[in-house]
Amino acid sequence: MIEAVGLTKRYGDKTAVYNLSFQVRPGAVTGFLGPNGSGKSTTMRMILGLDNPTAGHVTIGGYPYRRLPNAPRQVGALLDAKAVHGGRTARNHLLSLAQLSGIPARRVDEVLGVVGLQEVAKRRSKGFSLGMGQRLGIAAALLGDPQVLLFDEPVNGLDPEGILWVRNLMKSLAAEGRTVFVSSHLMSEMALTADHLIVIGRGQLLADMSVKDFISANSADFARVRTPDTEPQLREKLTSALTEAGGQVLPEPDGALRVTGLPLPRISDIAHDSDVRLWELSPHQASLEEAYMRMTQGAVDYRSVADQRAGLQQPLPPGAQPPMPVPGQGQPGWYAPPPPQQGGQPFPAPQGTPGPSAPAGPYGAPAAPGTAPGGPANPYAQPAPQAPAGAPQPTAAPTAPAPATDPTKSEDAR
Ligand SMILES: Nc1ncnc2c1ncn2[C@@H]1O[C@H](COP(=O)(O)OP(=O)(O)OP(=O)(O)O)[C@@H](O)[C@H]1O
Repeated sequence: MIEAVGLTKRYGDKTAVYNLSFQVRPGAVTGFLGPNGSGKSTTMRMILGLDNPTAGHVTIGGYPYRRLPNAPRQVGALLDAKAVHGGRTARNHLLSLAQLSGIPARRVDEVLGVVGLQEVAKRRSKGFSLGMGQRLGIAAALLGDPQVLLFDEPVNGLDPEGILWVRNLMKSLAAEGRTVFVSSHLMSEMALTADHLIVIGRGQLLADMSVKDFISANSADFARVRTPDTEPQLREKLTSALTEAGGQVLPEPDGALRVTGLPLPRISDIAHDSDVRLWELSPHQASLEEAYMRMTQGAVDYRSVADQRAGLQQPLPPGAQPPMPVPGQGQPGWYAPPPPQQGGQPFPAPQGTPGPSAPAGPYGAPAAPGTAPGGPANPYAQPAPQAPAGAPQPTAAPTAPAPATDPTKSEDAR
C-alpha cells in the first residue's frame, strides 16, 4: 500500500503539491487524475524518493522508498519512457537495470515477451517509436516482479491495440493483489481500467473515491422524457406539470425533455396524473469524462481561449451548483462539485471550506495553518519557503511481475 500524509512540495514560490493525503490500496487499479500541471508527476516522484517533500511524508508498505528493503523488487515504475540510453539495445537496457538490482537475466527475456518487444530486443532504443518506448518502460517497471507499480501516462503513444493491452495488464496485475497506481489524461480509458480514483487539482486532493461514486457525485443525473411527437400540446402540458412539481425542464434538440430534480417514478406519476402518454422515460448519467471536466473546471491552469467558443467549458446543468470560488488571491479553485442527489458532497471539502454537510472523506486534510475561521485556505497564498534540493532524476524504477498473460504483439514491433 502507498500512503501519503500531508504531502507538500514547493519549488521556490511554486506550490506543486499541497497537503495531499491518500492511500493506494492493493488489489485494485487506482487512477491518478488531474489537469496538466496539477502535481501528478511530482507526487509520483516523491513516492519514489526522487524528490523530497517540503512537508509531510509518503510511504510504501510503511517505509519511505529510500528505506524500503530491496526496493527495486518491491516497487516498479514507469515515469518517463524516454529516460533510456538510446545507444543501448532494448535487451541491454533491461539487462543493466536487472544487474543493478540482482535480477536474473532470464527475467529480462520474460518481460520482453510480456510487453511484445522480443522481436526488437536487439535493436537500439533510440530508433524506437513512442509506443515501443512505452513498452520498454513498462518492461523495466515489471522487471523485479514488484507488488507495487506506478505508471505515469502508460498509454501515451500507444495505438488502440496497445491501449487495450495496457488496460488488461493493469487489471491483471491488480487482480493478483498488487498495488497499481496509474496516471492518465484519457478519461474513457480510466473509466474502463480503474476501480478507484484519486483526483487532484492545483496540487490538492479533489476526490478519493470509486469511479462509480465519482461519476455520480460530479454529474447531475437527469431523466429524458419523450411525449408523442404527434401531440406537441402533451409536451407543453407535461412541462408545466413537472415544473410545478419542482423539476427543472429543458428541451433536448430531438424534441425530448431533459428533467432534473425529480426521480423517475415521480415523473411517471406526474405524467399519469396529467393524462400525458410517454414514449420514453429513461435515466441518464454523465460519463467519467464529463464528471471529471465538471470537477476540475476551476483547477485548469492552461486553457485555450477558443474553449469557450468551442463549448469545451460545459455549462452547468439546471440545479447544479457552480464551482465555489476561493476568497483571497483571486484563485478560482477549491470548489464544491454539484451536489449528487441527496447527501451533499461526498469527498472532503477543500481545506477550511465552510462545512458542507457532506461526510468528510477518509483522508480529508485539516485546515491549513493560518486559515481564518470559516475561510478557505489557499496554499498559494502562503509565503514560499525554500524547497529542499530535488533528488536525482529517475528513469523507470525497477521491477516487475507480470503474468505472462495478455501480451500482445507490439503495434510497432517489426
Ligand atoms: N523541478 C521543478 N521546478 C519548478 N517547478 C516544477 C518542477 N517540477 C514541477 N514543477 C511545477 O509543479 C507543477 C506540477 O507539475 P507536475 O509535472 O507534477 O504536474 P502534472 O500533473 O504531472 O502535469 P502533466 O499532466 O502536464 O504531466 C507545475 O506547475 C510544474 O511547472
